[in-house]
Amino acid sequence: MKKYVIVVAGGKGLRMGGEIPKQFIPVKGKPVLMRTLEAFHACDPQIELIVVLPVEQRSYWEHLCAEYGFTLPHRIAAGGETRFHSVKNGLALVEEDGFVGVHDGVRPFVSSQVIADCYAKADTLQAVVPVTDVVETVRHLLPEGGSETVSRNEYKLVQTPQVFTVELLKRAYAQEYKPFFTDDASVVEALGQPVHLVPGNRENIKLTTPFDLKVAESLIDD
Ligand SMILES: Nc1ccn([C@@H]2O[C@H](COP(=O)(O)OP(=O)(O)OP(=O)(O)O)[C@@H](O)[C@H]2O)c(=O)n1
Ligand SMILES: C[C@](O)(CO)[C@H](O)COP(=O)(O)O
Repeated sequence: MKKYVIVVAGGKGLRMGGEIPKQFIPVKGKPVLMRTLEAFHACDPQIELIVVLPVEQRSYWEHLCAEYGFTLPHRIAAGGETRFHSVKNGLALVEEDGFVGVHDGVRPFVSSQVIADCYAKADTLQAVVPVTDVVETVRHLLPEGGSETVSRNEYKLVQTPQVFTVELLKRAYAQEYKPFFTDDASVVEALGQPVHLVPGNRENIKLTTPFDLKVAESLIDD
């Protein structure tokens, strides 16, 4: 069966700050987005790569590919106003039935095992999401003020790639945008479809703030 991944890199990286969006920042000498695409290709060269980029940075990306000699084949879709709209634009390039993963361009440390596991399980489960345990105590902020400890065993931290059958994800993204659609699972769930959790890998962090870039540098062996 055909496999696609939509790698969303259409954001502005406001929490990271800096002159260029975080997906283009070099980590140990190579832009984050290239590392992310290589992780999928290394796991399975048959996965078709679709990259969503801000319209205004498309030529910059082409310049980076030439500069770094990056030759992995990929198609490009235009970034949208929110992550939801970016995924939707990427999904428009998915023509065949099969499986489609959606992955944050700023999660370069996803393991091959997690990628393979998510696609393999989507065959029977249709909607698969990698998660990790919460390792700190969690407090819930009460509407009337104050806060309370909640049972961390009842929560998981959600990663990507989130993998679905093409048919299901296209049906989900035909819905109108809602602000609580913070990932693809929440969009699929709004159809009333169950989502299945599989173990993620703890290194698969989303590079969000300058601190994460320091962690990223330390995760790459010289
Ligand atoms: N309109 C958007 C917003 C986000 N993303 C992508 O979704 C992923 C996760 O989003 P996030 O970490 O929030 O990235 P940004 O939106 O770029 O960051 P910020 O919220 O700090 O501006 C990133 O790879 C980002 O490029 C996207 O493709 N299109
Ligand atoms: C999709 C995601 O990475 C799952 O943890 C996350 O929801 C993206 O959140 P953001 O609001 O785009 O940072």
